[in-house]
Amino acid sequence: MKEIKQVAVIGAGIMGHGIAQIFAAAGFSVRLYDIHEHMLQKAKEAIEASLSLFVTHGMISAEQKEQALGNIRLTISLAEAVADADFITEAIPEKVELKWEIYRQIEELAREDTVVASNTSTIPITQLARYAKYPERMIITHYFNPAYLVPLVEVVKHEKTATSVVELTLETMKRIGKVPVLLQKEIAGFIANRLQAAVVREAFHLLEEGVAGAAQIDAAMKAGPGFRWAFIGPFETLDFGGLDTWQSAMNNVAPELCNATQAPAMINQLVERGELGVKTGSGIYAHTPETVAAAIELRDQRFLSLLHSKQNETAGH
Ligand SMILES: NC(=O)C1=CN([C@@H]2O[C@H](COP(=O)(O)OP(=O)(O)OC[C@H]3O[C@@H](n4cnc5c(N)ncnc54)[C@H](O)[C@@H]3O)[C@@H](O)[C@H]2O)C=CC1
Ligand SMILES: O=C(O)[C@@H](O)C(=O)[C@H](O)[C@@H](O)CO
Repeated sequence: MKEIKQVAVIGAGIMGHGIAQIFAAAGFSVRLYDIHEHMLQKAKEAIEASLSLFVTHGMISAEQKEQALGNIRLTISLAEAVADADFITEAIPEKVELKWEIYRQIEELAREDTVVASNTSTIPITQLARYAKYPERMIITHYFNPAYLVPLVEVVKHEKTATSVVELTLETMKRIGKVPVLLQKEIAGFIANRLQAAVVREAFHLLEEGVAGAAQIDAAMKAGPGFRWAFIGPFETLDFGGLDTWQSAMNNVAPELCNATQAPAMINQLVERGELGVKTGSGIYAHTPETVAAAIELRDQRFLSLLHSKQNETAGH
């Protein structure tokens, strides 16, 4: 199996900076590319802050933090990013046309045996690879936000993905300390985002119906299902709860569930107003740079504690 030494991450935003951090902390040589210089600087600051938190929590040493930072080279040159790359992770916006265009540019600049992995949230790999000159090297590695902490990476192949690429990708995900789950069949939204989208759709329905406010709905999730789901999944939950009870519950509530087939109106209104969440300072909740920084640090501290509890957990157990 080919050894991966040099990786490129395309897109230094919410996800790309975290993916770059993971590879760098695992000892890979990383080229982090973005079309905007200011995003690269923002990414550098976020990576430094996150690695400092890892040092504070004893996850890594101060020397390992410096080694990780030294493994990352920021660039606004796609050629420099991908020319010698063994493995490329694309993390640009969720617009398929943008992704097709960057894959076309990569085909002109990278080796044809370089793995190209997309961090897409929902787009089927067959659609992503539609115009690919080398479809056999294309795969999805779907990380979860924040990528540098959440263990899961969904791996999605298409019928032309080379078996060697699948095997290399799974091995690489384990080398960077992630928990890869390989889908046996591609489907829009894969596993986790289909589950999340069902929950998100119902959460907005409850909000729009005036059943509870956003903070209360978040609290109910965090103190209830979310508390459990960190350690037992939906099927384990049913076995613990009793399938007879769950049969009644599902028959009682299923007819009432929201069956909307598009993004909730509130999301559309917020996006139209440019209120995208922490990216822009306001979204469902109001944020300031100070509250965002504090909230991310608190979130990551709690995730690190959770990660300690989940150490050595593997997919399916
Ligand atoms: N935000 C999230 O919670 C998650 C997002 N994803 C997926 O990851 C991908 C990236 O999402 P985010 O990081 O949230 O987006 P983002 O908007 O935070 O970052 C995207 C970055 O890509 C850069 N960019 C745009 N066009 C580019 C191009 N042609 N070449 C290079 N860089 C370019 C932008 O300057 C920006 O820095 C999307 O496919 C998204 O669906 C996956 C898991 C979680
Ligand atoms: O929750 C996550 O981190 C991922 O499932 C995602 O892809 C994001 O939620 C977002 O892109 C919506 O799909």
